[in-house]
Amino acid sequence: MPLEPLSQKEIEDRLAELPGWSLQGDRIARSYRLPSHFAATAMVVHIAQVQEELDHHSDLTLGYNTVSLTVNTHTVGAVTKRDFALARRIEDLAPGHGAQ
Ligand SMILES: C[C@H](O)[C@H](O)[C@H]1CNC2=NC(N)=NC(=O)C2=N1
Repeated sequence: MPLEPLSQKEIEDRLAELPGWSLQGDRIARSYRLPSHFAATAMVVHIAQVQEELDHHSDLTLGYNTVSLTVNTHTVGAVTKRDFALARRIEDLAPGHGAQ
């Protein structure tokens, strides 16, 4: 079954279940604040593991104590269910890193 872009409503409905995530152009986005630079870096490594597992990758910026990321589906050039699957997994791992 081909991967289809999600509609505006489908995106909004899914964002409502992911507090902190937002739509930025044709990507979904989230920024996290971490207790330290090391904690932020460790979270990046954990996210990378999940992205390799899902074969779905965000564009990610590591700051002093922040991790900011955006994601969409390259092959479609839009937001799809795979982006939300990744977002969900990142939301699930974030609290363990002290991310807010
Ligand atoms: C060959 C590899 O499976 C593809 O390029 C994967 C890699 N990671 C990806 N990540 C994202 N965000 N979108 C994709 O379409 C995508 N495709």
